[in-house]
Amino acid sequence: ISPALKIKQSGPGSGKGTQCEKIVAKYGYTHLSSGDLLRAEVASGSERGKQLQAIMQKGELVPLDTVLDMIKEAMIAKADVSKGYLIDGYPREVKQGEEFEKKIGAPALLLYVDAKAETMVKRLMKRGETSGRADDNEETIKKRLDLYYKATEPVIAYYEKRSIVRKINSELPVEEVFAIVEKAIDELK
Ligand SMILES: Nc1ncnc2c1ncn2[C@H]1C[C@H](O)[C@@H](COP(=O)(O)OP(=O)(O)OP(=O)(O)O)O1
Ligand SMILES: Nc1ncnc2c1ncn2[C@H]1C[C@H](O)[C@@H](COP(=O)(O)O)O1
Ligand SMILES: [Mg+2]
Repeated sequence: ISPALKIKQSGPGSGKGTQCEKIVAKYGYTHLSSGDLLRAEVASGSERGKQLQAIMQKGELVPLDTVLDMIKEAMIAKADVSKGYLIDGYPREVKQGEEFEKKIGAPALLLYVDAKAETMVKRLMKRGETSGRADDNEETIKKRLDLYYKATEPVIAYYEKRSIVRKINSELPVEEVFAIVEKAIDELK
């Protein structure tokens, strides 16, 4: 498996998925969102999906092994055709980053898509009007944000030591955010 180009798990609603779509359109990377993989399992109606749904609805993290196995399987499935991987929503805690490196490899870049808590809440509440996501509601958004600041933000410091973190101001309009993202990716080449 070639090194993964990761988008860091910035806060919920910061705009990771939005920027990933644009990165895929321009650079052709394989986008793997841990949240999307988990929601696909929920949609399958499996017993495991039912357990995952209950965890996600509470705004909690699913067990590390479950999510890492899913990402690894999805990477292997695309290994022949992938130009590089764009991983969205992982790692969400330092331990996840450590295990990723043991089982898969080291990332080349971490895009830290940064927005204020107030902005993230507003975006998620608006998205919740149409998304159908069980976790786009006030109560779960609050829990996801609390968990983000407690468990996920320390991941940035873990990777900053290696100078692979690029902080992206996601308060700006989508196209302006993408211009910063492009610069960070192009500097890699
Ligand atoms: N720069 C932006 N300006 C205004 N709205 C934005 C911007 N980026 C994204 N949005 C909108 C699109 C969505 O309706 C909402 C959340 O964006 P999205 O890309 O889905 O976030 P995300 O992938 O980080 O959230 P999650 O962690 O919940 O999956 O905000
Ligand atoms: N990397 C992950 N570890 C644990 N749980 C995860 C991970 N990625 C997604 N999840 C669960 C918990 C999240 O609240 C939901 C939605 O993810 P999102 O990236 O916001 O779509 O899934
Ligand atoms: Mg997303």
